[in-house]
Amino acid sequence: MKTIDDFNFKNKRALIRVDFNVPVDKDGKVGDANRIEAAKPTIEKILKDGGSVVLMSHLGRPENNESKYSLEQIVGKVSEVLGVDVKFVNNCVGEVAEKAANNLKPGEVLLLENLRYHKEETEGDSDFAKQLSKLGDIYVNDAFGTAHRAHASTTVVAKYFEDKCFGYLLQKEIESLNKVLKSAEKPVTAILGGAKVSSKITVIENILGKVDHLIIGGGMAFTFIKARGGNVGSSLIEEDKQELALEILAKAEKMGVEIHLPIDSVIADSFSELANTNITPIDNIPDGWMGLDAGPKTIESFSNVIAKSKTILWNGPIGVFEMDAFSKGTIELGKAIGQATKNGAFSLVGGGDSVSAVKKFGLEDQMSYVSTGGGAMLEMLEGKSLPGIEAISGE
Ligand SMILES: Nc1ncnc2c1ncn2[C@@H]1O[C@H](COP(=O)(O)OP(=O)(O)OP(=O)(O)O)[C@@H](O)[C@H]1O
Ligand SMILES: O=C(O)[C@H](O)COP(=O)(O)O
Repeated sequence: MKTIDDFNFKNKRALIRVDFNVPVDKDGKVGDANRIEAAKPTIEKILKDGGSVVLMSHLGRPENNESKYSLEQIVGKVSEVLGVDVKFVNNCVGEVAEKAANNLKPGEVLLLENLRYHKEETEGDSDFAKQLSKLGDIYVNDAFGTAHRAHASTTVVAKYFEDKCFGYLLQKEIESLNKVLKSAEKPVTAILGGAKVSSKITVIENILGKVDHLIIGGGMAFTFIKARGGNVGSSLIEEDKQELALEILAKAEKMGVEIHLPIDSVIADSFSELANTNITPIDNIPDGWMGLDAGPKTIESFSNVIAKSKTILWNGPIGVFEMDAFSKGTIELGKAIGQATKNGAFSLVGGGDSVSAVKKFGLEDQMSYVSTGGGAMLEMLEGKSLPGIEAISGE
C-alpha cells in the first residue's frame, strides 16, 4: 500500500480529511489546538513538495447549521499553527467551493466550511462525496478521530480517487494502537467517561473481552445507576439504553470483568459554575439536581483500581472539567494514571475533550501515549476495522 511519502505533491492539490473537531468556547476561541497541531506534519509535507491543500472537517454535531459550529471560527488558529494565511470558504461543496479550490496556488491552504452542515455527509451520500472529490487531485485521510465513521468525507469519497493515502497522523495512530493491542500487559483497565452515552455504550459491551477492570464514570455512569434503580435527578442519562446497561453489567459478571461505578457525586442545582453544590451517594441524587463530578469516595475507589493496573486506557472526562467547580475528579484521576505510569504501567488517553483536559491540567507528559481519537481509539482497541482505514487500505 502506498504511503504519503510515495507521493510528490508538486503542482497537485491535496484534499485532506482532517479532524478539527476541537473545543471552541462561546466566544469562538479554540480551547485546545492538539488536533490541529497533530495534522501539521502532513500539511507541511504537501506544501513543501510544492502542492496546495484543501482541508475538510466537521465540528460538533450541528442539527440546523448553527453558527457555533462554523469552522470559520478556527481559521485564525489553523493559520497560527501552520504559519500560513489559511483561506476559508463558506461551503464545502458547489460552485463557490470549487472556485476557491481551483484558485489555490502552490503553498496555499483552504479550509472548507463544516461538512456536517450537509446531512449528506453523515448519510455517506455518494453524490455529495463525488462533489467533494472535485476539490482535489489526491485524497489524503488524516482524520483518525473520525475514522470510525462511515461518512462521505471519511470513506465514500475515497472511491473517486485513483491516488489516495493516509496522512502521517493516521499512520502513526494505527501503528501505535496496534502495538498496544498486541502487547497489553494485564491487568488491563479501561476508564470510560464523557458525555457520548449512546454512541459509546455499545463500545463498553465490545471491550469487555479485552479488559480486566472497567471504570465507568462521568456522564456515562448515570444510565447504569438509573437502570439499577438509583435516583439520578436530572443527570445526563439515555432512557432507552437502560436495558443494555443491565445486560452489560450481567455480561461483565459472567466474563469475570470487574465493573467499577461511582460511589458518590458532586451534584449541582444547575449546569453552571455558579450553581449550588453538594455531595451525595451516586444513587440518591434529589430531583432537580445533577451529578457533574466524581465525589471523594469515587475518586479514592477509582484511584485504587488504577494503582494496580499495568495497562490503562482512558476516554472521557469523569466530570464537567471545563468548569473549575467540577474538575477535581478528572484532575485526580489523571494524577492517579500519571502515578501508575511512573510505576511502570502503560497508559493511553484519547479523545478530543479528554486530551484537552489532560493538557489543561498539565498531565500530558505523564501519559505513555496520547491519541487524537476518542471513539475511534476505543473501536480500534475493540479490534474492529475502521471504515476510514478500510476505504484506503482495502482491508
Ligand atoms: N457528569 C457529567 N455530566 C455531563 N457531562 C459530562 C459529565 N462528565 C463529563 N461530561 C462531559 O463530557 C464531555 C466529553 O465527552 P466525550 O465523550 O465527547 O469525550 P472525548 O474525550 O471528547 O471523546 P471523543 O473524542 O470521542 O468525543 C466533556 O465536555 C465533559 O464536560
Ligand atoms: O471527537 C470525536 O470523537 C470525533 O471528532 C468524531 O465526532 P462524532 O462522535 O461527532 O462523530
